[in-house]
Amino acid sequence: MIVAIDGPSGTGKSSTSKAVAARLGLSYLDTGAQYRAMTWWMLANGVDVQDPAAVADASGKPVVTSGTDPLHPQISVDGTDVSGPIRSQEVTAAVSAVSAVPEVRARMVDFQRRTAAAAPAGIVVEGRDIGTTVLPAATVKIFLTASAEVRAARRSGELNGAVSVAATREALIRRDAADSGRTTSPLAKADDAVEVDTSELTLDEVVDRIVALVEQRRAAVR
Ligand SMILES: Nc1ncnc2c1ncn2[C@@H]1O[C@H](COP(=O)(O)OP(=O)(O)OP(=O)(O)O)[C@@H](O)[C@H]1O
Ligand SMILES: Nc1ccn([C@@H]2O[C@H](COP(=O)(O)O)[C@@H](O)[C@H]2O)c(=O)n1
Repeated sequence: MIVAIDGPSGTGKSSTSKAVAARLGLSYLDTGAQYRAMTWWMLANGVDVQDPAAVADASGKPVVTSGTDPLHPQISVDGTDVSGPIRSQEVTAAVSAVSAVPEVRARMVDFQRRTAAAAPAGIVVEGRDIGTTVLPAATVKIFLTASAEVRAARRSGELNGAVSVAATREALIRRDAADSGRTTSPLAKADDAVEVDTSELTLDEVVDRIVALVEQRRAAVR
């Protein structure tokens, strides 16, 4: 059972994927955290993230490791837990440049496929290109969306309004444009993905909907 959950920034992929995996007894992989971890390492080691050749050259150096327990997601680089630092504004602003580099993607995609293949009961994998490129044979594919206004309000709320809704909205739109516009496996909905607009749904409603889709698919293949 492989569940691919893709979508633009802030649509609820992480919250939803963790909850779906926990409800169904599946493993969980946050591929965005992996690109963030690679970006964190580049910034910490003085690599110019706007120079694709420099990023490509350095991309084999850090060892990025992800946990797959949805109740205790973990991400580390060279053995150091980076789950806090990868959420910084600096990393968020730089991650799209790093994730657009084909050598970075090749390493990550290989790791993501091996992780999915090793999951004992199945896995929920979230990202931007899981249904289209990483795991095109996924059992269930979901593409989450939500209006930019709703996404910005949710993100700004997380930061207790420290960054305005308008600035958050602009940053989300900029990141989505970069992720959709890159040449190698851009953010895109797979033709056979089910689109779920989360703008007017609670998290529980989104999770219920996806769990029901997975259970329907399970029943159909039995
Ligand atoms: N259906 C929902 N209703 C209300 N709030 C939600 C819903 N889904 C997620 N949220 C909230 O929206 C915010 C963004 O959610 P989350 O981090 O899961 O999104 P994401 O798509 O993984 O974001 P990113 O791509 O930036 O990593 C969080 O504060 C989360 O609690
Ligand atoms: N499959 C993926 C997942 C993520 N990215 C890039 O990582 C950035 C951070 O993702 P979050 O989900 O943690 O916000 C994202 O903006 C993409 O640049 C990717 O390319 N492919």
